[in-house]
Amino acid sequence: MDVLRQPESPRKTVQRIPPLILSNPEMVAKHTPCSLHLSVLPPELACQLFYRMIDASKSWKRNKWWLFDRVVESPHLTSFFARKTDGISDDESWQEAAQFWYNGRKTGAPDVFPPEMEAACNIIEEIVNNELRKRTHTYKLEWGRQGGNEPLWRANVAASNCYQGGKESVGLHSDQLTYLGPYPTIASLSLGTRRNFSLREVIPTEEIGARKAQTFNIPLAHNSLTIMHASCQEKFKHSIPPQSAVDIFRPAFPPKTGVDVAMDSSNCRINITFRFYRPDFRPASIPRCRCDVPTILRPDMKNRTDGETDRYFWTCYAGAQNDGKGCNFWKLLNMKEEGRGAWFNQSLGLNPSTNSPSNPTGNNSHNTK
Ligand SMILES: O=C(O)CCC(=O)C(=O)O
Ligand SMILES: [Fe+2]
Repeated sequence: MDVLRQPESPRKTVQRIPPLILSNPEMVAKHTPCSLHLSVLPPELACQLFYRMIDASKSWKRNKWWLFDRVVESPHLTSFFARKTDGISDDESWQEAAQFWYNGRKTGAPDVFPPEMEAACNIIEEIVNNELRKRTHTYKLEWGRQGGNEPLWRANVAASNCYQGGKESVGLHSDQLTYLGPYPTIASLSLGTRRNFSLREVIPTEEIGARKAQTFNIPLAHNSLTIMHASCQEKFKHSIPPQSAVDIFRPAFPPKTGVDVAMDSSNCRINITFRFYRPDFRPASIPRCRCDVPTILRPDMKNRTDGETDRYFWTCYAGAQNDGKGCNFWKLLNMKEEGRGAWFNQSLGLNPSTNSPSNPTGNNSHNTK
């Protein structure tokens, strides 16, 4: 009978690890590549921005895209804003140039930051740059301290989400890096009712038998800022899971006149992710696939190595809109050949380490069609 017995698996059984609630900034910093900052905006500004977004969300949409053979719809409302300038120069053509593709579809002209968002953004930029100053390690591929020791993170776009009630959610994902480039820093502001932000590490293939992923849940209070630091998008996926009930949010200030908050917003959460679209990842420089649609940039999360030689892929995303039909295009990101990062040469002279004459904003060599 022994002959019929299955040979024992050489793999050790790895224990599942229960989720851990990270209830304060110290715990968040200890377990994740994020930092949590509480009560970041003056209380009245936080309330007015909440009302402004609730009012604006009447015209927001649910994203729709093709997944395999069916159309899926995001279980929350979403919108996209571009700042007046790109934060690097005063060039106001940024607004006009900020024509991006999302889910394989060109977005309409984005809205400009409303005044409350602009005021919040100035405060948040300072918090983020202070955090960056504390960091001792800079990844080779991230947008670093170009031209000196001062970190230069600017929020030139913002994506906003509105979750009404506990059922609305966003599934586990890592953010596309198409315009952010490798190792981005993303600053995520929470307003309104508290929700859990869930983070789960993607275990590299070679460690799968050795350890299990752990889920970390961070309760996000009104007026808190979560900074997803460099490597968060490479190592972790994040989500806002559905929950059976939410606390009632009672703002401390009434809305200003002119802002119409007709709907009951006491069970709503507004999220604004402030992002820095890098000058070396501008829309015209993004490779197009055989469908003639800009590709998207994703990290090779399962085979990441040392933060120096990690791989990123440009992949076809046309299928998200085109009945699920794409072209299977994929191409390794090559920062040097594409003239990005240390090889980015621009007239602003922000990057001291570049010598190569390249023009990533030109619409040519990356088009691999
Ligand atoms: O609502 C949040 O905190 C997360 C939103 C998010 O992950 C996204 O917009 O990519
Ligand atoms: Fe995200």
